[in-house]
Amino acid sequence: MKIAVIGTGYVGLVTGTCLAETGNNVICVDIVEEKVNKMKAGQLPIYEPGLDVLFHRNIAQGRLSFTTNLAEGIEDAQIIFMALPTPPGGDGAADLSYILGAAKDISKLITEYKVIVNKSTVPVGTADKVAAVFKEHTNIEVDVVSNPEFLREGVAVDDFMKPDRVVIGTGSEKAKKLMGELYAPYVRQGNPIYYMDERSSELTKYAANSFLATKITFMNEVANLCEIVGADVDAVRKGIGSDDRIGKRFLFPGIGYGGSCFPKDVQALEKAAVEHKYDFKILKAVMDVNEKQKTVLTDKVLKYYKGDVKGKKFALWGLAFKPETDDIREAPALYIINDLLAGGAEVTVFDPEAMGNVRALLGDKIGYAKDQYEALEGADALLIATEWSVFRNPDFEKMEEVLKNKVVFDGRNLFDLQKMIDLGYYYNSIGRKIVS
Ligand SMILES: NC(=O)c1ccc[n+]([C@@H]2O[C@H](COP(=O)([O-])OP(=O)(O)OC[C@H]3O[C@@H](n4cnc5c(N)ncnc54)[C@H](O)[C@@H]3O)[C@@H](O)[C@H]2O)c1
Ligand SMILES: O=c1ccn([C@@H]2O[C@H](COP(=O)(O)OP(=O)(O)O[C@H]3O[C@H](CO)[C@@H](O)[C@H](O)[C@H]3O)[C@@H](O)[C@H]2O)c(=O)[nH]1
Repeated sequence: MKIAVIGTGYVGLVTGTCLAETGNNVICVDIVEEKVNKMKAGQLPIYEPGLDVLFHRNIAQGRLSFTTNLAEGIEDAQIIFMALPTPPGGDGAADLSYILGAAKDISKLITEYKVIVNKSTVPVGTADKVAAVFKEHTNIEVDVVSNPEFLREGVAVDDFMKPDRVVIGTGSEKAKKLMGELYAPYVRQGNPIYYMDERSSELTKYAANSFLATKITFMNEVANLCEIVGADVDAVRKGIGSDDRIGKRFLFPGIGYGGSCFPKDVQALEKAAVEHKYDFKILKAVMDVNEKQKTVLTDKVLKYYKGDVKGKKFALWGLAFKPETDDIREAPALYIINDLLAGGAEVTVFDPEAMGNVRALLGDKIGYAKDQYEALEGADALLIATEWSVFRNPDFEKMEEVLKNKVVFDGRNLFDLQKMIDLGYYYNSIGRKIVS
């Protein structure tokens, strides 16, 4: 099939590349000229494991190309995907200006039937709004489909190629048939395609993200209680996760959920509920708890140093909001850096992929180390904000040589408590005993 993808961010570029991989001809359109030139030159603008091989192969075989010219991008496309930002507006509700703006631009260019697919995360009723934009600007028939994306950064290619499920919201038989054919290669193992109406499809995405954010938040509260009552959250997590009804995944406590999706989507769903005069109490509690959870690690640091970190030197491992990505949107590490700098401390950071993005944001306010051990040089303590695999089993002898004090504040529970006792560390993690 001939496909256009509008927007080449984490979702658009993965979608475009993975659709090309099954034999479709895909043109990706973006308004950022620098980004498009980079991709035309064969360079990936983001770090996403496994994407490079598919990206280069499909470009080389002529199935994947890039343009800033919308007219050129959509001219031959049977299906046009929109993978555009839906950031929080001033009031926290999703800002639909990118989607509705692109819909207007597309509506003025089309000359034949198209399926317009919204892949962005949007409030209920957006498909109707997009359809209304087309109706206003063209007489050409279109079908507007809601097809939310559930990929996770860091494993986005796998998630797209073998999705747990595909959700397609449409009332059109024609669109349903085309979408079903397009997705057939991705569900060969038997994972379902759920066809539903547009509104249910749009709400499915918000409900999924909000449920997952609630699950994490629940565990963060359990972890906080564990610290008070002297229980171990890792034991509790295993104890409840082995019950199939609860499940093992997304039960890891930490320093609050971050990233470009959960914070904005929980907020947007709560705002959407308010607009419909529904008080979605649990989401308000989730947001409230998550705000507080972002400061648990710095609270521990401040308590240890009796409220005064002025002149202290901290090493911080991990900047990305989660491992295997360079994405720092709503990354808990940024809040930690902010709090430590505000207290007059010095911070030196290391992250395997996200250093460039942080440098662009914070410049020389902090130090950047070439590896995780350099970050420790002369540091009063180590803080851990992201669970990159390379941090899980470090060279403790090397650490000892460079760290000024054997003090670790771990926001991701990477190390075994007994090991830290044996090595003589003060070790403060989340929902577990403090050992020293
Ligand atoms: N990042 C994720 O893991 C993820 C997963 C599922 C769903 N989503 C949702 O998908 C949507 C996109 O998210 P993202 O993370 O890919 O965003 P992103 O910010 O990484 O990418 C958006 C891209 O759209 C481009 N763009 C903006 N206006 C444009 C226009 N008029 N024409 C062409 N290109 C334009 C931007 O330059 C950028 O490259 C959001 O609604 C998000 O909530 C994201
Ligand atoms: O047990 C856990 C799991 C995750 N997190 C945190 O939750 C956030 C989000 O993690 P994750 O869901 O893995 O990353 P995203 O790439 O943001 O993916 C989410 O958001 C996407 C955008 O909507 C959806 O497509 C995905 O299905 C959904 O998992 C991160 O800060 C994680 O550190 C925890 O604290 N504990």
